[in-house]
Amino acid sequence: RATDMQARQPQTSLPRVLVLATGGTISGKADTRSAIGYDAGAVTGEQLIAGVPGVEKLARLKVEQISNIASQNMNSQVWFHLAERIHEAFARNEADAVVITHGTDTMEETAFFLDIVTGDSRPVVLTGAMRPSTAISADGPANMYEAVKVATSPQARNRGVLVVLDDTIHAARWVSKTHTTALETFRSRNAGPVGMADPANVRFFTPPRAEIHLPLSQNHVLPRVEIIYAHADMDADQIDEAVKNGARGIVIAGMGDGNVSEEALSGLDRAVKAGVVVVRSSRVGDGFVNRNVEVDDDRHELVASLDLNPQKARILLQLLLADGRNAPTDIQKTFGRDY
Ligand SMILES: NC(=O)CC[C@H](N)C(=O)O
Repeated sequence: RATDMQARQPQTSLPRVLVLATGGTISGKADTRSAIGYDAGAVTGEQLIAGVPGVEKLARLKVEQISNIASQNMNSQVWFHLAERIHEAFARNEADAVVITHGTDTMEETAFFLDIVTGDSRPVVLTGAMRPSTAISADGPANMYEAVKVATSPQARNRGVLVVLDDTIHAARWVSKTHTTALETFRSRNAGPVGMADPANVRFFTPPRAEIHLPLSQNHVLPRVEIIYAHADMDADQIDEAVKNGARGIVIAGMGDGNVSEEALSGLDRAVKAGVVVVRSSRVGDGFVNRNVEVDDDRHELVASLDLNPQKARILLQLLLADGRNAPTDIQKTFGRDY
């Protein structure tokens, strides 16, 4: 009789996963514009789950639609909404893990934002797709299945926010979209992935890490931080303009090891004098931006982004400024992960 009961209620011991759907190609439908045209965010989270066979055997899923947008429209309002919902769900013990479906364009930014502000050992996993749900060989269902598989793995705890696509598990800090259309677009630059997943197994290559996080600003406003892309023949106009427009921070997507022209560097000096925090990152993609190599960061009072690409450096700087921290030496330490 006990066996009978268990057979009829097999799922009650399964972990509880809260799915927060935000949109993106994983929720996309083909349109008639062209062979590869589609509208991101046309399918709801509920419909998306219904198209993933077997996922109900991994977890008890509860789906909430946070937004339904292509992630080029992702914004800080949705970030705060996601962060607060995650805090609440864990604080009330509503879920053992969270899976977020998201467009791939800015997935690394949302993952990194949540990584900085979420201080919980329970897994938070982002996933998405490169092909819409109606395409031949859509990758969304497999990615969703593996994301839930990773989220419910006991080994996924204490790893910060993870990104799972194409059988690969990435940490939010390192992951970046590196190809416009390929399925294997996500790479963990410098570090490599933290693990691999397939429908049967989850394997991590790295040990869990200590939790570090910054508070979420109460008023839900992030200060203005501009990214300025450096190039040959660069003057300081965009930098001066950013300061005029009220930027509190500037991230330079510098050439090579985070370099800018002499003229641009003079513009950065003016920005720093005006109280703007300037971070040197790189447009290159791989490698670290080191302090005091070709640019004397100490003299110019600049921050080197180390491994953070411009879009992630921007988010960390915004959260620090929102927390009232604006001394370059202090900010430099946080970029080295010493929050
Ligand atoms: N593959 C994708 O998810 C890209 C679709 C869309 N640009 C987005 O980021 O939401």
